[in-house]
Formats: sequence, C-alpha cells, structure tokens
Amino acid sequence: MLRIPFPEYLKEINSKVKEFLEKKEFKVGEMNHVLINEYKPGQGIMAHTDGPAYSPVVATISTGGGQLLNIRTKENKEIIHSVYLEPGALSVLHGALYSELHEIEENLSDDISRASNFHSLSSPLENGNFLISRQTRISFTFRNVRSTRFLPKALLKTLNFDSVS
Ligand SMILES: O=C(O)CCC(=O)C(=O)O
Ligand SMILES: [Fe+2]
Repeated sequence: MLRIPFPEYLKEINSKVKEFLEKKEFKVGEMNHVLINEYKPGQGIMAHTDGPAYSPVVATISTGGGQLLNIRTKENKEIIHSVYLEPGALSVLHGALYSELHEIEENLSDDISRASNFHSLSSPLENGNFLISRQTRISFTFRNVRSTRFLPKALLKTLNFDSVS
C-alpha cells in the first residue's frame, strides 16, 4: 500500500480512535488506512469478514444516520449479536467479532429492540416504537495495514501534500 497523509479531519478522528484503543489495551499497530462507506436508506453490506489483512482489530466511527450491524456465525449464518451503530459511535471488531461474519441488512429502518446495546443508546424513539428510519450513514473504518510504502517526497509535494503521517 502506498501511503498518503490523512487530511486534517481524519487525523483528528484517528487520534481519538488511537487513544481509545490504547486505553482498552488493544494490541494493534498504527491505524494507517481508512475506508469511508456511504449507505443510503435501503443500502447495506453483505455478510463478510474483513479477512486476515487487517486482523486483529478494525474500528469504525459512524456519522449521519444509524444502522444495525449483525454478527453471524460462519458456520450456519445464524445471527448471534446485533448492535445499533448510532451517529457518533465508535465500534470495534476484534476477537470472535472479527472472525465471524458481519453485515448490515438492506432495510429502510432498523428494529433497535434487537440491539444488544439497546439500553445504552441515545437515539430517540420515533413515535414510541423501536423502528428507527434510516438516514444516510457515512462510516469511517480505521485499519492497520502492515506493509506500506511512502511515496517519494517530490511526488507528494507535486500532489500538494506537505508532510507524511
Ligand atoms: O460501515 C460499517 O460499519 C461496516 C463496514 C464494513 O464492514 C466494511 O467496509 O468492511
Ligand atoms: Fe467489514
């Protein structure tokens, strides 16, 4: 992977993620890769694992709307855990959560009563029921890529990057 510096706003989010992971004593290198996903209402991501490249930890910040993330077993695809990723939340996949499958269903709303973090959510209930309509969610998933290379300084300058981080 070729390295280009994160823009300032990502550096700021990344340092907060780093601070949290260090406090929780996750054994992970520098989060030097970020994937930004946008989900419109009705969109999701099929059940998958992030594979060995980013093991053992990925950390995701949610912004915009919320979405329910399911963890399914690889063995029989049964849902063993659901967590509502609300705006502002940091979610961390590690251990069994990393190695099993995760998915976001293609729904227009989420039933947050299914969420294991239901009692600690700050999202208000709509009309007193547990279905929360989706709004566009943008997620920032931070990962550690072990093998990276810097671009030559001259090229970074041409591309308008002043420093490498
Ligand atoms: O957007 C999310 O919260 C999950 C994204 C994800 O699982 C992925 O990009 O591999
Ligand atoms: Fe993923």
